[in-house]
Amino acid sequence: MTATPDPLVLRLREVAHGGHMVARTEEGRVVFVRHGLPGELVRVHLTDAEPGGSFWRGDTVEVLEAAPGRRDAHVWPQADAVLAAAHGRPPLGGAEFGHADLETQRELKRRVVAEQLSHLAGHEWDGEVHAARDETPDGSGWRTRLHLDVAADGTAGMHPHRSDALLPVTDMPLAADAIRALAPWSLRFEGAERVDVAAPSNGERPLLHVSLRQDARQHQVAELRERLGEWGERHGASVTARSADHRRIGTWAGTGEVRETLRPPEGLATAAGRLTWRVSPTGFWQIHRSAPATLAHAVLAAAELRTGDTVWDLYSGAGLFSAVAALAVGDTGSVFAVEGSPVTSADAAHNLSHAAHVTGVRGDVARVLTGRTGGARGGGQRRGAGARAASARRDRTGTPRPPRPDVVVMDPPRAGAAKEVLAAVDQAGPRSIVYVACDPAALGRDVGRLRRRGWRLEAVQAFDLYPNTHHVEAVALLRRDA
Ligand SMILES: C[S@@+](CC[C@H](N)C(=O)[O-])C[C@H]1O[C@@H](n2cnc3c(N)ncnc32)[C@H](O)[C@@H]1O
Repeated sequence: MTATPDPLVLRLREVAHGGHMVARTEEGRVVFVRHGLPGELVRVHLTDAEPGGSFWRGDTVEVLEAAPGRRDAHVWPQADAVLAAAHGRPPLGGAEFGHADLETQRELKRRVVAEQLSHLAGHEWDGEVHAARDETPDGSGWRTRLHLDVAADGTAGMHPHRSDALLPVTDMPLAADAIRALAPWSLRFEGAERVDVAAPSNGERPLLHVSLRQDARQHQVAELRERLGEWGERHGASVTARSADHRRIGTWAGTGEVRETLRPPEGLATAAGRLTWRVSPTGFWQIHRSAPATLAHAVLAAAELRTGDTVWDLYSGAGLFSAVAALAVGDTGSVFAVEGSPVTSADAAHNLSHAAHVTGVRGDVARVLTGRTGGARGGGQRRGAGARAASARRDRTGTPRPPRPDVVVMDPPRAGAAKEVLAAVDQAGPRSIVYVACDPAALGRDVGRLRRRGWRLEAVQAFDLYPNTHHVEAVALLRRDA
């Protein structure tokens, strides 16, 4: 048997879900190749090549024939696979489309969304992937959230794709300017295992959150606290820390949260002229600086809410869509929001406490909708202290029961919604479902399941909220078949 040549020379064919281009070896074996473009002839370093494996994986290390969409220079040199190979190191993960111009990236994403909807939901989609508002020409500067891991010596770094190796970072062009200005990767974090940085898109005070290692020594923590506390004051940044026993979060500088704001979508008004959300250091918030506005507008347009409507906001996060829906339905309507993360649901409780017609429940969506909320992992009311919330139907644990919805908004994590969630939504009989998806495969699968239950896919809008990566966001509107 002849050994597999590495690098292999391969002609790249179609884009596949997950950021790969599909190629075949002369023997017909499928190879999923990153950092290439359809049509290109490239040399591929195999990163995963089990002799008996049904497919292999690899990275482009040299381009022999470039496709027209290839950029002259990668948006993030440390994530450039060709440059990395020339220096004998792996590329950092997180910008696997950064070698292509934005138009080409969006075309690849369009094909993936269309393919997943056709294959998994039997729906032929002919839409396009829209750029986020105010996108930069090279799709940089959008990440308002960034996470770094910390090596034992205190150096912060990032990982290559599918690797545990931690490599130092010298810059991160996808990060918002406020994060780049802080350059958290240049700090040392002895005693910590992870760092999360958040910079609100309104330019308000950013926050750096360190998660201390379980074995952090007292003197390390004291030194880190003093140094980062002083650094935070100097840079106008808040600094928080999760204790080594994971039980407490301390504030070392500034405040213990960030504040995100949004002008209410057209036609809706607030006394303050803007909507405000508190987001805790480990709480969920959309990452692209324009994502909250882009998605809130798209959800609202698809939902066509009427005064007095009842809305479910499933997987509500800190209450982005709940707050907008609460304005749209007015106080003769109601919003029933469900969020599973204790931290994020506490943020939602805080953010929605002013709205008496919002009922919030902390718990697993499937459990809350099916009424299986008993036991330690069960739900609990976390917000909506007003009259309507107080009078909501409750189960034997005191958790509010979902009211009959007119519209269901659901924004599940990457894995999509559980089958029983889709069944419960279907059985609740809303007039429409607005499904927000960050994974086209999960969207295709769940839309397929809903179609088999008699729902019709009316529209899908896709947004490029993760430029220079393969990720894409979509908002789908489903209505009951007549
Ligand atoms: C994609 S985020 C959407 C959040 C929100 N719609 C927004 O745009 O800010 C998904 C949220 O679902 C929550 N979540 C994940 N799995 C859940 C589950 N099984 N039950 C309840 N919430 C869940 C996560 O904590 C996260 O806040």
